[in-house]
Amino acid sequence: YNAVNDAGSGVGVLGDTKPLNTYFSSGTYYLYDTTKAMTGVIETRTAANSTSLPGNYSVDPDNNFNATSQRADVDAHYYAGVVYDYFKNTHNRNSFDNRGATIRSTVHYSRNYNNAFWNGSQMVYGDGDGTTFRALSGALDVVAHELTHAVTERTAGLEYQNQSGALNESISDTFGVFLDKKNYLIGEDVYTPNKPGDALRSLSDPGLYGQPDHMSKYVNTTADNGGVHTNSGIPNKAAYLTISKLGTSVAEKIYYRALTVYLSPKSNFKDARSSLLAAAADLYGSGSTQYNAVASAWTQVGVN
Ligand SMILES: O=C(NO)[C@]12CC[C@H](CC1)C2
Ligand SMILES: [Ca+2]
Ligand SMILES: [Zn+2]
Repeated sequence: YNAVNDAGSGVGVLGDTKPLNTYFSSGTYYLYDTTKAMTGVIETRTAANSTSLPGNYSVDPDNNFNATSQRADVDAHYYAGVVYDYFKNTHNRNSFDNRGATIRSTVHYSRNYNNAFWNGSQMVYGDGDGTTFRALSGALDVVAHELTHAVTERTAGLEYQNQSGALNESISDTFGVFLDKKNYLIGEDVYTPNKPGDALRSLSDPGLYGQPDHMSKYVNTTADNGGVHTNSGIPNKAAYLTISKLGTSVAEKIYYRALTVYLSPKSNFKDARSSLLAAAADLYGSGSTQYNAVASAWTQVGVN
């Protein structure tokens, strides 16, 4: 007797309890959520500290995923659902492919692994080493960041190098802020667990964490695919200026339309400015308050 079970519960990375959509089969509960799309599901698996993907389903005998070893699994599953709901409810997008693709996440990847990534097919999260990071699925902005890489890959296809790559990174950080509205920081919930108040990146003040916030400070380098995690500070600052002026509900419509209608694989920062202006013009009119706010933001970061 197979049953969809939304009476599951779990304890996340930060020790918080949350409801889980699970699947019951032959006496076992699975992190397998069929309550979302009519087609795909949201499934969470564990690599059990190996590097073999996708790993086995995360399971529990009583539908209460409250073991310490299950915390990363709980948050990967729960936050994937939150991000699915966001793209469906806010942008009418059904999963990253807009056709209800299954969202698959694997946690406990490798050992002391201080990273998370979308590998072209699925989400992968490390546990962190407990000093630089704790389990990376414990942050909604990180999960949103990674799943937005999947959306970008299926839409604009921004090449992951130089300016288009920094834009790719910035789009992921920007949607991270659209989901995790409590601040303009990225990674703060899982970064340096023993050091309160810091973050991986700041959109409001990229310089706080060594990123440029103006075109005049663009870093020419071959490292990190042309500094994609460094130069993203420039479009990130423009995003902060736009969101703080227009609010999330207006800004996210402009960004989503730019991403899905105007941006393309080789788009650079100037193309981002024109794509966002075109989207703002479509939605609110050329010369509108919204349009002018976007123009002002990009002028302030030196992209005209
Ligand atoms: O920026 C990133 N990936 O492109 C990060 C690095 C640490 C968090 C998980 C993945 C954000
Ligand atoms: Ca955040
Ligand atoms: Zn990224």
